[in-house]
Amino acid sequence: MTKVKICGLMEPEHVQAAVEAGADAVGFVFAPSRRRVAIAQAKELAQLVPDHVMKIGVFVDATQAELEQTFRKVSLDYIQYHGGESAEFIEKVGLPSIKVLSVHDSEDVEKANGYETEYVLFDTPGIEFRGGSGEVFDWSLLKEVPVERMILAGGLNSQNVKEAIRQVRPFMVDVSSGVEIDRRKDETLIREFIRTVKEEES
Ligand SMILES: O=C(O)c1ccccc1N[C@@H]1O[C@H](COP(=O)(O)O)[C@@H](O)[C@H]1O
Repeated sequence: MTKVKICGLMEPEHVQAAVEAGADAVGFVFAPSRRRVAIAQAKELAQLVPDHVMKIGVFVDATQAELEQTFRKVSLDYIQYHGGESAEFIEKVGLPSIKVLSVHDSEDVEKANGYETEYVLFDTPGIEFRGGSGEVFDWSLLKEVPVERMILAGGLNSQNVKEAIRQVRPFMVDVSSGVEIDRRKDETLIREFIRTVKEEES
């Protein structure tokens, strides 16, 4: 069954809605973004998340010290490397990880082979920030990627996620903008997105 991650959470009621609706993962953004959270804020939000739901921290070119400190203080399960981090750097940090590849063309997809991270997340190249643009990329570029490691992001919403799952068959789908109204998370959209993903499987 395809797993679901709700990313860019900033408010307790949105974390609770995601958990209650059956999210498999929640994401907190520590990178430059309008969705950025402070460590203390994320720590409070993380306390609302049960153990079976993965807590993922999104970073862009953070230092090893920043990563280690945030991972520990917030009790994260995974680091999402959303910048230009090298495979050597990620290996040196040594924390459970997801490498993000921004997909312009098939060469970007092939870069996945150079990373020994637990998961590889394919996203649309960022516009204002490194991610969270709400734009879709060409899913057909992912045809050759083994699904076990693959997370699909970029412009997903309740209208297109079933088609995305049918075409790509990812391990997990990841949404941020698609569950927002006026740039703020919306509980109804969060629940609808999770329900839609789960319906696709039943
Ligand atoms: O959400 C952000 O603001 C953000 C900032 C910097 C790096 C990554 C960010 N978000 C990630 O973007 C993707 C997809 O988002 P969307 O659904 O297209 O809005 C997701 O992986 C977020 O973790």
